[in-house]
Amino acid sequence: MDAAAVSSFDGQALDHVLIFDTTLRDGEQCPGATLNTEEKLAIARQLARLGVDIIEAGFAYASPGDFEAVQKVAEQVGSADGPVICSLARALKPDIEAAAEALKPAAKPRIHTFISTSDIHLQYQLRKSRAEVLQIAEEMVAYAKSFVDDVEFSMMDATRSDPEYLYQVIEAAIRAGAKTINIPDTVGYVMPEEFGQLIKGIRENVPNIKQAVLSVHGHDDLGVSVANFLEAIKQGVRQVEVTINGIGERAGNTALEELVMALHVRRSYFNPYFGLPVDSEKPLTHIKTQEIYRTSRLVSNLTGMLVQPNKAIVGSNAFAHESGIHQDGMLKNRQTYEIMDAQTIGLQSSTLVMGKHSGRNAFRNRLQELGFHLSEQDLNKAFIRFKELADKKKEISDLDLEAIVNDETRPVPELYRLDHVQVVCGDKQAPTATVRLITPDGQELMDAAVGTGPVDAVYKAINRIVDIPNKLIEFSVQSVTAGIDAIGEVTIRLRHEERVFSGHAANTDIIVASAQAYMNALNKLYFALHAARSTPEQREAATQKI
Ligand SMILES: CC(=O)SCCNC(=O)CCNC(=O)[C@H](O)C(C)(C)COP(=O)(O)OP(=O)(O)OC[C@H]1O[C@@H](n2cnc3c(N)ncnc32)[C@H](O)[C@@H]1OP(=O)(O)O
Ligand SMILES: CC(C)C(=O)C(=O)O
Repeated sequence: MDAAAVSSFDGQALDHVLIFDTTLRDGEQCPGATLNTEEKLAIARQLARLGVDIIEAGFAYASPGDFEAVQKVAEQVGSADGPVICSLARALKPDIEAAAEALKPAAKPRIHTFISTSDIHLQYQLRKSRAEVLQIAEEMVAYAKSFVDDVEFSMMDATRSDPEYLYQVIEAAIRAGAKTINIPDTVGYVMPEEFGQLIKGIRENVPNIKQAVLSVHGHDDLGVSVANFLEAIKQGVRQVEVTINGIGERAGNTALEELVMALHVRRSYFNPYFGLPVDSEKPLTHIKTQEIYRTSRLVSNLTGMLVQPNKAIVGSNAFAHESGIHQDGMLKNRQTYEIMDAQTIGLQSSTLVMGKHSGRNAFRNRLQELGFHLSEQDLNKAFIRFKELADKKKEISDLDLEAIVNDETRPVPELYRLDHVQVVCGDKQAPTATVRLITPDGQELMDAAVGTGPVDAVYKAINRIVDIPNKLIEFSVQSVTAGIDAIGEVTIRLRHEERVFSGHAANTDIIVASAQAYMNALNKLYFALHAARSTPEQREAATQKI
């Protein structure tokens, strides 16, 4: 940067916040999240689509794998119109050399070098005096600058460091050429107001601070890192170091999606801190928010770090509503219970989850979406069944709703009765079942079959008697009571052509319950076919068939 540019540059006057993504470096420091080069490349490409300004691709000196990953990201994602590609490096020559080498293919390379400044780190970790660290910082920034123009300098454990000492180190780093000064809350210790005051102090006490972009880096040990960053932004910070889904060392790093969406949703609150009119629509970051959800899924899938359902923005419940009062409000006007549109982060829509807290309006709405238009009377009957089932089952699926409506609006007589079921099985025995069914006119029909397991054998034996093609699409057993003598509740669903029929039964013997549930569903299927036939002869023929 030439002298004129230096004197006019004011890193804190930017009208937007630079997003520095460190998912591939600090995010990967999260236990169990190791990524290989191909995976890192896939994430880096998606980060570029997301619109991050800087990708910290790794710590080149740390291992040959990390070196290769930084190099490949630099080569394949670091084009002139793409993001800045960065490598971390301790304030040591070999680290800086490795970073410089790995970053060579990048159009816009950045070396991010760091050293601790807190007394506890100096005394126990580095075993160096303040004066020594001050000198190392200046020398190593200058050394990094001999390789690349874009050098970032961080003071590890800054928030537990003496501010007066920080001012000196920052000034030295800027003097040596650092373009970005990063203030890490390495151990997630600082509180929002304190962090804001620290930033304010730096701006007021470091003579050449305007020659650099002020940046923050945070960890979520006390769950306040997003709040810390927002406070820092209000005090002039214009780069934030974040990770997707907030993954990272210990309790994780500040989550990109939370920080970006806070700035997006509360733009009018933050605009004045950027010198913008309150009602300005100008985005405060370069992030394409519609790519947020896709990026979150990719990172979760590749790192194996699951996103908790209640996680802000990208958790599976973030746009899901279960309680009746909220669902009713949502149906009347989405904004009654939503501060952002699901589509803003790339989801298709928010969801109304049917469960025990749902009310009639949401129930009716969902049934209508499924194509059922019930009378008030049928709706009320179905709603009572729905609430009973919801007390037992956490979430009611569309198939459950379909089954409830079919049961309540089309009551089914027990056309075929299971009279007897017997199973022989064991570790050296092919599971064999014998069943006897009684038809409505009192006939006894008996058959036997071998299956892959006892339930399969029972179903095959029943199918040999009740010859209606169907496909079992769901089978679930739940124990209703506790202990060895628990009642087992079996719920099944079977499909015949386009229609789904459910069966349900409870018994202390789960094989008997399974057989009864199957008969329950088959009776509904038979009845549906039977009712469709218009003449008594056809009805008779259908009965004969079974
Ligand atoms: C807060 C952060 O997230 S910092 C980044 C943390 N990330 C990582 O550590 C991941 C990658 N790290 C590694 O693979 C290894 O730790 C390596 C390759 C960097 C170093 O490995 P080793 O040489 O075996 O050293 P080791 O990790 O045991 O100890 C760290 C050394 O670096 C020194 N050190 C730590 N930070 C710095 C720094 N910023 N600048 C200079 N030296 C430093 C420590 O004092 C210690 O030195 P010592 O061996 O003289 O006591
Ligand atoms: C290297 C720095 C930025 C860091 O990761 C931290 O202090 O947490």
